[in-house]
Amino acid sequence: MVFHHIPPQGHLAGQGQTRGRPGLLLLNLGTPEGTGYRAVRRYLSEFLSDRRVIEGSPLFWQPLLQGVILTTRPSRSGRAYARVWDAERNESPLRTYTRHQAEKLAEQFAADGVPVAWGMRYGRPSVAQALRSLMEQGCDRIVCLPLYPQYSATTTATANDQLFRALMKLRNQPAIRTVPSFPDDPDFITAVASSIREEQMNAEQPFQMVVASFHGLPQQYVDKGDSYLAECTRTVEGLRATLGMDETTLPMTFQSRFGPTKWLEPYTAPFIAGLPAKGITRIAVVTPCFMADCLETLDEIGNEVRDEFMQAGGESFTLVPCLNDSPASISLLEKLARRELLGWL
Ligand SMILES: C=CC1=C(C)c2cc3[nH]c(cc4nc(cc5[nH]c(cc1n2)c(C)c5CCC(=O)O)C(CCC(=O)O)=C4C)c(C)c3C=C
Ligand SMILES: [Fe+2]
Ligand SMILES: [Fe+2]
Repeated sequence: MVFHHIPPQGHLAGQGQTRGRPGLLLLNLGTPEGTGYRAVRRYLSEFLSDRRVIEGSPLFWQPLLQGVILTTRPSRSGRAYARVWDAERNESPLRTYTRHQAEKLAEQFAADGVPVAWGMRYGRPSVAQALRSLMEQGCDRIVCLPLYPQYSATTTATANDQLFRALMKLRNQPAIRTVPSFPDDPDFITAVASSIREEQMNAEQPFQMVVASFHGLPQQYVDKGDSYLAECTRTVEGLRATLGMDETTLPMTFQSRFGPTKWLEPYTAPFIAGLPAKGITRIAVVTPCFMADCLETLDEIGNEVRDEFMQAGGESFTLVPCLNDSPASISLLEKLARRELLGWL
């Protein structure tokens, strides 16, 4: 008779203690699979059915969403996605950058034997798929890193929720550590400040103003206690201190308003379109709430807001790229992950 003894994967035998194998899980928002009506509708339907994102009663919201909103919005959003789509890879920039971040982090962690996976809160690869791939590699300790510098229940919390939702289906759960948001982490602030300085060095004339545009949020969510606004403020104050700027030279604005309710103000688009009338015609825009360039930076700011500014009399408009998969970005993410891996490596 032959006994097959299969040691549990990732456990170091013969060391007097059992140590699990850690894995790193990057989570991002998600993006449609294509720019056509159906793909964008599927994505928006999942996104806008998330009760962390739309807090109102589904009895009222779902008929509105499934009716008028998902009839009209997917075509408009699809056209916007088409303007930034990577035809060769057939994917959106958000997916490309998130994958590259995971691949480069995997290189950094190869010597530690820590695999890296990436998952999307909405769409694919799903959080459950990403978790499964880590567990198949023997990971029973997971560090989960939501790729949002500033916390919001609509982003960070729902990403973590989705991981725990996947865990609900498992008999044997891995141990989990979630990485906290990092709005004024010195390496984050330095990296964003350096990216602004670099754009300034490449520009022909000095920027009269650098607008820090953050994704908006309904004012009501902040009133109910979402710490997003406080965290955005910490980011912008860190940038001002590092760059020697103030509220007039580095103002904070909010973009991507959705629906008729009051969102955080001032709104980016009218704020920037109003600048030439005040004599401010050479600006840069930085978007420090996004770790990767996406529809909201490349199209909303890089196309729509830029066009409005130039039509209003602007002379030069520079969109500062997000940290993406730059060396500073990867070393920041590595540091954040290693801090939570302490004791697990
Ligand atoms: C409707 C409510 C929304 C809230 C609240 C919200 C918060 C929020 N979103 C991001 C980051 C991203 N959002 C992106 C796209 C996007 N956001 C909303 C709506 C809300 N976001 C919609 C409907 C869309 C889809 C595009 C559209 O139809 O306009 C993206 C880009 C995704 C991509 O594929 O490129 C990101 C990133 C943050 C940080 C945030 C919290 C304040
Ligand atoms: Fe959004
Ligand atoms: Fe938008």
